Amino acid sequence: MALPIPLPALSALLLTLLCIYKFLIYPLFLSPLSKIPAAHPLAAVSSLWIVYKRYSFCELATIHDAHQRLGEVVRLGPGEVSVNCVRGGIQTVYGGGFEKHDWYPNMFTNYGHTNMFSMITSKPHSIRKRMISATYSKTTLQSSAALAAQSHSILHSRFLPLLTRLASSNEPFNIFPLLSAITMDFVTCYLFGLSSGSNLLQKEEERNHFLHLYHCRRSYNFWPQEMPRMKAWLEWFGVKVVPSWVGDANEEIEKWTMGMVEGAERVRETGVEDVADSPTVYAQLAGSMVKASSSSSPSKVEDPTPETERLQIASELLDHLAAGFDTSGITLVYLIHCLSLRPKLQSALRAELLTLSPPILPSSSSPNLPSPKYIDALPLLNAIVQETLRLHAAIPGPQPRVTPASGCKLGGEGKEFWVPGGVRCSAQAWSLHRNGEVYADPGEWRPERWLVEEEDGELGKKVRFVCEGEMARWWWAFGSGGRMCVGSNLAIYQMKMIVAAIYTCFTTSIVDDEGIEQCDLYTAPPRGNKLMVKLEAV
Ligand code: HEM
Repeated sequence: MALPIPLPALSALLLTLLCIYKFLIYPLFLSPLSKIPAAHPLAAVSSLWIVYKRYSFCELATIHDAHQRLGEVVRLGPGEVSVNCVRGGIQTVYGGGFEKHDWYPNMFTNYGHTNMFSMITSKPHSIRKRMISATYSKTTLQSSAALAAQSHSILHSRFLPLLTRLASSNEPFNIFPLLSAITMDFVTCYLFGLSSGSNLLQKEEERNHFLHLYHCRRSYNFWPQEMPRMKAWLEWFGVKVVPSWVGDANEEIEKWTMGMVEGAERVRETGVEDVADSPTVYAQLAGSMVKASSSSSPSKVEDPTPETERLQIASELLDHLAAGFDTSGITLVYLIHCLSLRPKLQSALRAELLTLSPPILPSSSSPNLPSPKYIDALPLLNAIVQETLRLHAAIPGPQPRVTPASGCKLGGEGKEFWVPGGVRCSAQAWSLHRNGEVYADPGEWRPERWLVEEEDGELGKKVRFVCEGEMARWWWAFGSGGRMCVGSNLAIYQMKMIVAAIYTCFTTSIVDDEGIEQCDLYTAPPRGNKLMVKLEAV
């Protein structure tokens, strides 16, 4: 008996119905995510609209607007959500150890090897983290003789003489590259030792060349991060969406870092003569890797060749230097911008900095630096750094994770949504830090919100830095949970040292701040890549 509909037509009809079910009916009406408010009418059925927002550099603003309109949990795509709350939000996703999304290894792989930042699964990540996290603890940093000697040399031999020259020239200059240079010098000297680390403060040509290499790649991150398969597919057809000079820039940065790795290895082999040359993080990581590969422990994940091990170490440390200099440089440029708009606050900060013993002054009149513990305890300095990291988080963008196979509930009490496994979910500091119910006038830079005034016996009043309650819980500049920033203490250490050095000795004023607004990017520098200031010695 012949079928009433020919077989090919029947197959086409069934396929069409299946597609309608899979791509329209299920995501629109039946998926558990269909109950979550959609940030855009297309969000339930296609990711194209959010991908387009990413491509057009307006992802953060779009997600922020969606949370303001629709609440704490919003749907960004058929399999993607964003959260903007603490309980049922960052506590669940980041405190719950959800694994990272492919977004990380797609982009942050160096020398062909992943590192702590770009490892997806928790086992290799926690093995690597155990190897080095102690070198970044506050106690280690504050008591490190190597870091103290490196800080002294960077501030007294490089930074303060340079600032003194710039102040006496009375000429305006772009302070952003200098801040990137000093943070790079701090981080690489701690990683590789003073003699093997960078000296971008004094080597102007190398500084400009490196910063050009680093920044010129920025607008091409979209393709490997968000559309890696499309990129490969287009390349197969001969369409290059990422120009080859981006690859050349990556290679040159890798080569530059490898030079420092090799320098640190030479020092480790021949022995350290000057404590400032100790390659603290390199030595710790290299030692731990050798120990791990020669151990027979059941937690051992692989048996790398010496060459693979060398590249793994270099990949890890290249990630630290990039994560460390860029973010701290961005934070400092906004801190200086905000302080330059408030000369009275600069005076109050200077008064506080002059209580340090000895104060950080140029010239040999002050051979030692004050104890990092005392710098760390200064309340106004603390409040200024904390508030800058709130309003101008250097990483304000979404940090994508994947929900576990068992699924989870997202959203605050009484507003929870069931989310199945395998869904991309993220939070962004940009939105968490702009919650008006937690931070009054969230768009204002107000360090005072972190200070309380207290009676101080006969001495009158004193201020105390306070970071607690809801303001502390929503503050997310370094992320949270097991994948939180491992370098946060080093970041705070170097930023406070640098701010203390500048504002003990100089005042800053703005000459040109056009383009100071932050880029709409995961890591967000000023759009104009500059802040023109004038320095005056005090
Ligand atoms: C103001 C300065 C800094 C800020 C705002 C910052 C912020 C962050 C944030 C938000 C994360 C989590 C990102 C994510 O999961 O998507 C992170 C991770 C990380 N940061 Fe930082 N960071 C800073 C400085 C540093 C420094 C100085 C270093 C090291 C020298 C560093 C090394 C790392 C590493 C290795 C990770 C990955 C940690 C992991 O996955 O376990 N960061 N940072």
